[in-house]
Amino acid sequence: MDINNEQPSVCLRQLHHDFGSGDFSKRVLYDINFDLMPGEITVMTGPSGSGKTTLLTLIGALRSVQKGSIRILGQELKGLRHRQRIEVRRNIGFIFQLHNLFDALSGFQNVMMGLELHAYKRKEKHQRVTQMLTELGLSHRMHAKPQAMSGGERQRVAIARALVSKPRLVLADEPTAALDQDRGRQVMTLLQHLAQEHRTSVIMVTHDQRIIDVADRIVNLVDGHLVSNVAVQESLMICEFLAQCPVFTPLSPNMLMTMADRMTREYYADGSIIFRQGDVGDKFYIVHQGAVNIVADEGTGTRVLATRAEGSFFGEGALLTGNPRSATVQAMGEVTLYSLGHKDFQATLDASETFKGQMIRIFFQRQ
Ligand SMILES: Nc1ncnc2c1ncn2[C@@H]1O[C@H](COP(=O)(O)OP(=O)(O)OP(=O)(O)O)[C@@H](O)[C@H]1O
Repeated sequence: MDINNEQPSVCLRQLHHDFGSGDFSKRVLYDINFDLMPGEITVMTGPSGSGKTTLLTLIGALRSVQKGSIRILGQELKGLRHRQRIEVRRNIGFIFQLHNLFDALSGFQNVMMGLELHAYKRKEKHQRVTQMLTELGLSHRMHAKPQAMSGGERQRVAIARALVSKPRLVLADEPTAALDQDRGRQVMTLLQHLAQEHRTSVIMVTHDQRIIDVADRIVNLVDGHLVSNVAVQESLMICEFLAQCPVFTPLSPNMLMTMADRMTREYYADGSIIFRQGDVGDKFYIVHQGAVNIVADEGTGTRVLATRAEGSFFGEGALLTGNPRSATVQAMGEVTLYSLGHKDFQATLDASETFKGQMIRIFFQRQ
């Protein structure tokens, strides 16, 4: 499998959600956009009432999409009928706080329910259920009924039931809430294993710091707005890269990390235009790999003003002056850039007078 060509498992675009109607209508999600790749573990954080559960239930096809788009495993959810949404849910493992275990069934039988709609042979189903319960430390409780189990045991049975079919997407709401340190770690190991071996994507709401530590991506919701979306490994890599660029030496490690968290990686094919002369300036760029040409149209023809290679930056002029772009920037060969939005660039300037002074000095030297 070519992992680089994988499509996102979850793709949210301009998603809004309201509860109630007419005068009683209340918007709880505003313009949510994000992609989740196969094998990625995403943690969703945010204050109580910020919309985390609503978003999780929308992604899980448990509610209908009102405005915007949600694609799950290649399937658009907007406009699906109730029955079609049930189909989508078959590929999703749900770990929600209400365990909904069947009291009349044993732990083993409850987990077996997770394979009910799957076409495995009886023997294989048996093996999978046994293995899953064993991995979660429940081999001795397989035949107990939920009522005879502790809260943590019931939670682990619910987790086993959600994961036994090795779903391609897992949605979890505080999955380790009732578990002690070791059991919480066991659940996380299992999820990491699924993510690595089966490319399962996981989205979980949690405040548990131990889980946040293993996240590949952390998204933060506040009052229904997605206020940050950080790919943890990526942002560490960006931070290391920034630390090697001389222009950023005035920034403290904390400032560098904040800046890295807010940067996005962008790829450009040979010859593609990154921005054009006359455009409104919206981003600042650092060249990560490759090089770009800065080309000005001087009326009588175009002229290459400069080339910016790895570690160098461009796009600061329009942001510093508020004027339109003074030149066009074009990729020479394949290029990877890190970009920072106008507001975040401004925040970085405001955070360090030395950095700001240096940026302004370089900008004038380049004129
Ligand atoms: N069925 C509903 N009808 C009307 N309003 C709702 C409904 N469900 C949730 N809300 C409101 O939507 C907002 C978001 O709720 P949601 O449960 O998604 O937040 P949350 O971030 O998951 O909170 P918590 O961390 O407390 O579980 C809240 O203001 C809540 O009161």
